Amino acid sequence: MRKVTIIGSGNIGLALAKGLVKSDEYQANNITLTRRVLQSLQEEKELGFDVSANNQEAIQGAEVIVLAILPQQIRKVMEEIRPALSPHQIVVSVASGVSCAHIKEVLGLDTIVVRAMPNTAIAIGQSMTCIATDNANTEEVAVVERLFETVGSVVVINEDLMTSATALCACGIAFFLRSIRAASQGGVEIGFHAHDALKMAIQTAKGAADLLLQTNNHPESEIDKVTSPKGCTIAGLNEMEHNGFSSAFIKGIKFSAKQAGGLYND
Ligand SMILES: NC(=O)C1=CN([C@@H]2O[C@H](COP(=O)(O)OP(=O)(O)OC[C@H]3O[C@@H](n4cnc5c(N)ncnc54)[C@H](O)[C@@H]3O)[C@@H](O)[C@H]2O)C=CC1
Ligand SMILES: O=C(O)[C@@H]1CCC=N1
Repeated sequence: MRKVTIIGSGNIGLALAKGLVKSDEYQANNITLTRRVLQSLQEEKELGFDVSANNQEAIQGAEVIVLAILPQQIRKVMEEIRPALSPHQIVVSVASGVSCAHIKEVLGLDTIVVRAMPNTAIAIGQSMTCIATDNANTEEVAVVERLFETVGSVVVINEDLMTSATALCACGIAFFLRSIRAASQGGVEIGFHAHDALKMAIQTAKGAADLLLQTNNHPESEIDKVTSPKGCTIAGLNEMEHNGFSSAFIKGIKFSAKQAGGLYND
């Protein structure tokens, strides 16, 4: 079984670890998780993960090393692991705004580097993950593609689109979650108890996403089927647009993309 080390067991590192095990393609004992304070990984240790506070030891024997560290902390961690890296190991960074060139500048120009941008639905095998590289060969990219395909969908993109992918997919899941919350709040105002309103909003959002996934139709063609002439749907949609719904969403994604590019302190 392939061995994976995840350096940085915070939100996305742990979500990845859980998703990999849930997929049945990986066993917990083939995944090493690191964190500065080992006690914080007690629960993961009990689940069978190999846990460590020593990043250099943790990467020994790993085929893939995932850097799930904040952009502001990643340079220090890379400097720490550099002496322990083996040439064949694939370094996958999920850090926002940290380029392959930045990583190779610290780890060495020959290091095999692939950037990945998943989202938190990776914990349940439903991530949209974008991957990019400037030096990994086809086989090495395929290893990373397979890893992330066990926990969702993967698109290989040019590295210059990574910050855009961050905004649309990684931050994007929060934008859709907020829209579900807003829908449920509207539901409460029109008469439902909060937990019923939330359940209704969640299933309606899931239905909308599945409809597009399964039919390959454009959202507007599905919207046209809902909007009866002079009906209540077009009235609601237009009221939302008069209040800037699409514009707010687009502006939010553009602003996130701008922020995502500037998180790494050289
Ligand atoms: N949270 C998300 O949905 C996504 C985050 N990312 C990227 O993933 C990275 C991590 O983000 P989060 O998980 O949200 O942050 P986080 O703060 O939850 O996780 C970072 C983890 O790294 C650990 N850490 C710090 N220094 C360490 C060291 N020297 N050795 C071992 N562990 C150390 C911290 O204890 C923490 O648990 C960021 O670069 C972010 O841009 C990418 C995609 C999605
Ligand atoms: O908010 C952030 O900076 C990270 C990167 C993408 C999702 N979470």
